[in-house]
Amino acid sequence: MSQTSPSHTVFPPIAFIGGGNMASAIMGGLIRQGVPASAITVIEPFEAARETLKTNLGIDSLPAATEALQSAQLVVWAVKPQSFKDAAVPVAAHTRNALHLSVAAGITTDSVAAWIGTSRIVRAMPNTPALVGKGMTGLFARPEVDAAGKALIESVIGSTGEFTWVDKEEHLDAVTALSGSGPAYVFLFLEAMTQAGVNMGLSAEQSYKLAVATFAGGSELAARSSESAEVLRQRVTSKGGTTYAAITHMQEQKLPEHFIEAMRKAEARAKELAQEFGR
Ligand SMILES: NC(=O)C1=CN([C@@H]2O[C@H](COP(=O)(O)OP(=O)(O)OC[C@H]3O[C@@H](n4cnc5c(N)ncnc54)[C@H](OP(=O)(O)O)[C@@H]3O)[C@@H](O)[C@H]2O)C=CC1
Ligand SMILES: O=C(O)[C@@H]1CCC=N1
Repeated sequence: MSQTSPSHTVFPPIAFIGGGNMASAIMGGLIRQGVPASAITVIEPFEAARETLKTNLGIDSLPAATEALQSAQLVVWAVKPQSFKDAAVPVAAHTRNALHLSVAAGITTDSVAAWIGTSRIVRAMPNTPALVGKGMTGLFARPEVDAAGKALIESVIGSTGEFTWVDKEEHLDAVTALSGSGPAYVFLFLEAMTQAGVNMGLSAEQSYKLAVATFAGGSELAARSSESAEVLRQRVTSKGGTTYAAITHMQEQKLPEHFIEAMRKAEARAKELAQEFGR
């Protein structure tokens, strides 16, 4: 199931713990939906990050947890996995009646529940295209989250793009390896394709433009087509032609196998983060 949110949602007061990259992407989505900056409370100790929030989104943030958090009906946790436990200590006492949404990679909802003293938790794995409303987020809800809570989460996350619910929490580690980290794989391919274009005599600017448009066009074609990626690939690959030469080399070098193995490493790292920084 993949959806976006209805546009008529009324959002309650929302607090963010951590105001970095991912928090900013979600706050940007909320503001695009018409949520006033004054309805968002942010706890962010890093002064430069607070200034960025003010400049980019018009949001005032606080350097440390205060009673202001008590008005929040939804608390979004967007701190690094290694900071989560410490960040929870001053926040927990103010937010036990709120619904909680964690975007931290690897950290299980069992750990979060132990730290914040409530089990009304949804765990999410978004990605940075949320910054431009093209995010993809995996969601998992604990049984204590009711339909209204899930609907609120869908509205918040839907403001950043698409989402899909998973039934098993462990599947969020796979989502992390795929779409959470995935934009970085796309950017790595863009870098390599751009470099290849430059090596063949194109300007860096033109080469990058060609590579970005090719990713966007290929993704759009796949999204709109009823045919599989394999069939779409075969349509580009004329027997004995240029694509055949490139794809044959990639397959001989076991590029797909290496890619699949790399994503396994990402999934394994998510599980390690749970061990290292969970309760
Ligand atoms: N970036 C991505 O593509 C994705 C990230 N995530 C997850 O999102 C979370 C945040 O990542 P990201 O936004 O990239 O990280 P950032 O470092 O950009 O943001 C985290 C922010 O939290 C602040 N912080 C640290 N300690 C506290 C505290 N005690 N209270 C409040 N804020 C605190 C940090 O400040 P300081 O710098 O001073 O420590 C930092 O500004 C991570 O758990 C990550 O796994 C999930 C999906 C994708
Ligand atoms: O690299 C990370 O750990 C985070 C989670 C997914 C994307 N960035």
